[in-house]
Amino acid sequence: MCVCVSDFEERARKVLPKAVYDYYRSGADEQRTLHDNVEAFSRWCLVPRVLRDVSSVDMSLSVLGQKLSMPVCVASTAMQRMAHPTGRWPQPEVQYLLGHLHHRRGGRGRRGPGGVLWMQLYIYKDRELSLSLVRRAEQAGYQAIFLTVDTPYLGRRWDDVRNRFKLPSHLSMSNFSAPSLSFSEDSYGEDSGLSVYVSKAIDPSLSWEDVLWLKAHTQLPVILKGILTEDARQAVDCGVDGILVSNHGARQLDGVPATLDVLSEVVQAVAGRCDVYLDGGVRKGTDVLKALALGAKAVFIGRPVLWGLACQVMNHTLHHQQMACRVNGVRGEAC
Ligand SMILES: Cc1cc2nc3c(=O)[nH]c(=O)nc-3n(C[C@H](O)[C@H](O)[C@H](O)COP(=O)(O)O)c2cc1C
Ligand SMILES: CCCCCCC(=O)C(=O)O
Repeated sequence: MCVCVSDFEERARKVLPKAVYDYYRSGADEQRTLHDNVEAFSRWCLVPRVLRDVSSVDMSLSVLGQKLSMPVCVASTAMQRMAHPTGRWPQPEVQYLLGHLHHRRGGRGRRGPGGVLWMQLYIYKDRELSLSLVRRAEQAGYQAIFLTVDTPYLGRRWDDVRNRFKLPSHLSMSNFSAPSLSFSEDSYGEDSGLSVYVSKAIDPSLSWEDVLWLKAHTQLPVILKGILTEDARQAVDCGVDGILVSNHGARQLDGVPATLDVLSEVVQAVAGRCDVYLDGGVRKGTDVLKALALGAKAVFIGRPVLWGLACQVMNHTLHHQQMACRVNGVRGEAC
């Protein structure tokens, strides 16, 4: 029986092909920050008050003009369909930050009863491509854009290099049609295919001017994802509508602080001028409480959702056998 996130992770490890599990799990380099993101929550204690009537608890709140049932949202994680054939979380009330690298077109958003649709965006060397994604998000009724600012290059994830990680051959990045950006080609030599793809596609010259450029090109609220320092002040000066304190699940720079450890500093720098959210290492309800107590308005969770997706595939064996064949580039009868 699975009772906590690590139980789900262990089950997911057993059913997923190794290269897929490794891609989801990994942090950058020695993964010190990966462990610290989780550990940081143990360094803070809760000091509970008693004799408060908790017979009825309403966790709902308003975020970016949307009513959420609870202050917990799903972070954008690329390539969820390696874990589940639909890559969809079945609970309609879950508030979902849809990565634009999802295998399905951004145009078909998944709107829960709360109507929440937010899109995570990378800025490409090809600005028209980035703008076309923004336009598609606007037309599809998305209500906010989370611009990821911590990925000028992909972090070095040792297992992905060892596994020569690439997208399974039957999946494609449906948001892109440009052949020069195809991902599942076989030209990556000894490196992680994703890392090569990112250096081809993503613009490492991204700067504060580009935040202003994006703000000038959309009416949607813009939230910066990947802020860990007093950069937050400059972000607010650029007119952003929110800050997601994140180190990308420790997948980018190893050796940066755990997100919980820098949350207060960011909250102070922002001084109430926009919302502050947090992700990284949130694994249980008390972690959410601690982040909220330190000033986050809501939190996002990444890997736990992938483990859940992998575990809730009804026919694990067939789906994951097929995935193993495809990740390994083999098209046997089982595929
Ligand atoms: C497999 C995987 C893929 C990810 N893909 C993206 C992505 O495409 N864009 C992005 O901004 N963040 C991405 N992230 C980072 C998450 O949005 C989030 O910051 C992180 O997972 C939170 O940490 P947690 O996994 O400890 O909850 C990814 C994370 C994982 C684990
Ligand atoms: C343009 C491709 C970006 C893929 C990035 C996926 C990602 O963020 C990850 O952590 O993995």
